[in-house]
Amino acid sequence: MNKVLRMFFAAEGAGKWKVLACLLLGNIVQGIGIAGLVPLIAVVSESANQEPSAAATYILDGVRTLGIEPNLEVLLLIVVGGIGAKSAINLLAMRYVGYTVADISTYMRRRLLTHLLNARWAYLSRQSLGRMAQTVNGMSVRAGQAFKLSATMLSNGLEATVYIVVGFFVSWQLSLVAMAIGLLITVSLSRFVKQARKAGKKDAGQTNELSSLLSDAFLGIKSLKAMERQADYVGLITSNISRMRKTMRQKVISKEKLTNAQEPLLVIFLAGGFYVLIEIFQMPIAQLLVMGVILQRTVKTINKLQQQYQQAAVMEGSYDILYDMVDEAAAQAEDRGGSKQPSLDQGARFENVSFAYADQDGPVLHDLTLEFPARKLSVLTGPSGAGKSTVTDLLLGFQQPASGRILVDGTPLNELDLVAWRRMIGYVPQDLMLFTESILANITLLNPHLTEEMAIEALKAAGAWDFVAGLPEGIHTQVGERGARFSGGQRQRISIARALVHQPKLLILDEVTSALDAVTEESICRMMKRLSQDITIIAISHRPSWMEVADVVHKLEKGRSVKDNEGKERKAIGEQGT
Ligand SMILES: Nc1ncnc2c1ncn2[C@@H]1O[C@H](COP(=O)(O)OP(=O)(O)OP(=O)(O)O)[C@@H](O)[C@H]1O
Repeated sequence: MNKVLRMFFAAEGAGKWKVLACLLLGNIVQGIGIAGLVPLIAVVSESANQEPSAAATYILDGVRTLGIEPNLEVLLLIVVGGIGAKSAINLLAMRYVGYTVADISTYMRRRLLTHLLNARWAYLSRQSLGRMAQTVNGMSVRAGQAFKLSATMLSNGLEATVYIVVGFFVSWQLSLVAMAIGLLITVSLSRFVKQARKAGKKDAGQTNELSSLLSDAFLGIKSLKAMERQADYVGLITSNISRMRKTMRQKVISKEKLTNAQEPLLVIFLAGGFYVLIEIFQMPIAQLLVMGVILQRTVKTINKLQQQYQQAAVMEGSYDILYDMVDEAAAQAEDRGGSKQPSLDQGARFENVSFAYADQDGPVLHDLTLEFPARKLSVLTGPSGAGKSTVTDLLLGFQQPASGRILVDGTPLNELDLVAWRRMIGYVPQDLMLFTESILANITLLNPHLTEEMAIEALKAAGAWDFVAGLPEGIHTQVGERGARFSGGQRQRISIARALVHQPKLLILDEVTSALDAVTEESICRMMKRLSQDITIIAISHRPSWMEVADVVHKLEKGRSVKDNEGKERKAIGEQGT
């Protein structure tokens, strides 16, 4: 069975059963309406001086037992009433479909997002932003649409079955011809469904690829515009766009081929069918008149079904991408560590730690031994690419050492409850990022336990309160697209406030003052020094202001710990006498 059709039964909740019940009821009512055509044949046959069929006589007698005289008006009323009621019930079914579509899209979005956010950092950091956004949003919507399509297909499938059953009841020859015609058209045109499936798969893949390229471009739009190199970038993605155009054409053409080939084939096969019914089965013309209606509706419904099947085949590509990503992200679920509750009273220690990234030739860290004493300010310094951010990633539990151990208060990091450990951490990354929200929301992330007063305290501690208080809307000011309303330094200070608001025990700052002037940097350094009486701070920097306030300086070069230039690798415990 087509994956999209399976979607109907895979949907969570009671919605699908309500839809199915309505569809069944609607089609039974329609069946009664269509069955009304059968005695109609008898009435027509009588006027043509022909014997009514056994089935017609049976139904006519049945109607008479209800005390109703089955004249032309009554029979027409049954036909119109049955078909009309089916439409009303169908509308109700489609209402439930609408609810379920919204539920499925929401559910898929949440499910994928949860799996992605809970995946290992090593996996997540390799994913394309555009691809993830497109899949969480666009593909999840398509999953909902797929449900709608599957419900419509089911409805048409039931309708075709009703026609065939009613037709069979009247004349098995008619049903046979209808089924044969439906089958012949379906088989003759099945290659267009295959073409559409192929194009749909390509289209979904290319859309995701383009989303990924576009999100990169929009992130770097300023530098492209500054150098007037947008045209170069358009050239870079032109081949992708051209390939998409080709795929779109294939999609449209295969759809049109199917739709337009169905009509002539229908006429040809119907003519053949009538020929068989008249010449071989000797069906009287009067009977054929009404039978023709059933025959034509049956085959038309089968045609519609095939068109929808083709649409479903196109959708399969998006469906595959969505489910592959859900499965992949679920398989990459992060190990949440051990059960020991973390503390940070003595400090963290790297003991002969070596580490290599999966796609790198050699190790990035070599036999590294480092101490980060509690309630001290440690600075990690060294040239670009030396491995400083990798050290903090290991401490965050984002990566695991190839050899050696990381100890927190003497307990190996992998035995600690990682969730509890990270809740103790405030982290400000190098490539910081504000959300397109208010300053307050950027700091509290709308966590109900974090109040506005706590956010103001954090802003004060981060040296940002003066400029925030001076804004007309203060802490409620919108930061603009990814913080575009503020300078790099202001963004850095808001990010520091975000890291401080939940009162962390360990604060990790990765080059956080790189965009600040010397005066502001010094004031932040002094503030961090003060904070380090209560919080363990690890700052990555090579700026003198940080060296001034540091209790410990660890210098890294090519993944190894070295003495800094003046040979003053400070040992906090020794120097501070603690
Ligand atoms: N996700 C990754 N996958 C593969 N290699 C990586 C990854 N992240 C970093 N590296 C490599 O690891 C080495 C150390 O990188 P790291 O970011 O830790 O250095 P750094 O000292 O923080 O540099 P910088 O000061 O420039 O930020 C570099 O050679 C880098 O190419």
